[in-house]
Amino acid sequence: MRDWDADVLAGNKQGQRISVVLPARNESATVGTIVSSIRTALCEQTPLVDEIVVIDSRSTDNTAEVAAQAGATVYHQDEIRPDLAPGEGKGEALWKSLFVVNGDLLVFIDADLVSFTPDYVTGLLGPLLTDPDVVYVKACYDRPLTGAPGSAYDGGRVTELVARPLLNQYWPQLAGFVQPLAGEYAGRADVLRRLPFVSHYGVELGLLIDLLETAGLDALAQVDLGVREHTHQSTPDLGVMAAQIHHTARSRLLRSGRVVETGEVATTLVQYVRDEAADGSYVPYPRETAITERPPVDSVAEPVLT
Ligand SMILES: O=c1ccn([C@@H]2O[C@H](COP(=O)(O)OP(=O)(O)O)[C@@H](O)[C@H]2O)c(=O)[nH]1
Ligand SMILES: O=C(O)[C@@H](COP(=O)(O)O)O[C@H]1O[C@H](CO)[C@@H](O)[C@H](O)[C@H]1O
Repeated sequence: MRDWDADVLAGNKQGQRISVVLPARNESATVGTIVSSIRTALCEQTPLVDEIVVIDSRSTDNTAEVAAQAGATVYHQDEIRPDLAPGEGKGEALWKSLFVVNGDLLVFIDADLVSFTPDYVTGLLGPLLTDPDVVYVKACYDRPLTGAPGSAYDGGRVTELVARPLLNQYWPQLAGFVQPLAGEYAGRADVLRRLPFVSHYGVELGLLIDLLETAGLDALAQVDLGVREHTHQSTPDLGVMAAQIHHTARSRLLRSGRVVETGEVATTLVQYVRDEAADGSYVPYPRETAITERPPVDSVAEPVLT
């Protein structure tokens, strides 16, 4: 990312507007620092970024207030296109962002990062502002799970245990992406508006596979952002994410005809917890893992004004 100088990139915008989008659900502890860092470095000091948008994804904390105070334009996920039935999860937040952003180039940054620097944004924009054939840029980085030495590759648990094996088995052309599930990526808005968005945590895998099939591998780039640290979910919660990744991969295999539907696939994931009310015995803890898919934004009819 040190190859891309913000002032040089700002001089290379060629009239293109740039939006940074942060999907945020209960990220009040981190979203303000990220937004302020982008605003100061890449809006005020260097006029590279034109808008910073935070999609408040049904937060129950004061994420929206913190983000607005830091200078972001905040939208509540369900208040965007309320005429449409509400959707779920991170994929919904990102899909809804496409209805409100003004950028020709979009940069997506998770709002739970604790190691963010503005270089993440310039690194992701570099290929888009210097190579017209590139339509999508994915971050790669070390992902330490803890601060412990040597843990650089312990993070990205669903990536290492689910997404990378699936991609190598079924989409080996994508095996070169070091972090296929990275939440930091950038793309051309007109391309992203023509893609479906998978709900929940299937969104990144769905976009990567769909971009391979529609834009081709040569239109996809990857930039090394060094290290990425973020707040981590629990292993059981990542079990739900893993199931959503499996469902997403299966949906793409079915769509391409490489797999045929031979029967129902369950979407309930039964996990187990000890329940002190049951003398400490294990009790089942069913989790819903179904995914849905939003159509390309460009195919969605304008709202009917009443
Ligand atoms: O329903 C959701 C779930 C997640 N997120 C955001 O998406 C990003 C990545 O989610 P999370 O941190 O839960 O995933 P992880 O990085 O742990 O895999 C974060 O900014 C979340 O606040 C969101 O906007 N809506
Ligand atoms: O890469 C992964 O395995 C998961 C979990 O990461 P950690 O094991 O908590 O470091 O994190 C990513 O996956 C999500 C699903 O694609 C993305 O939405 C997140 O942005 C990304 O952090």
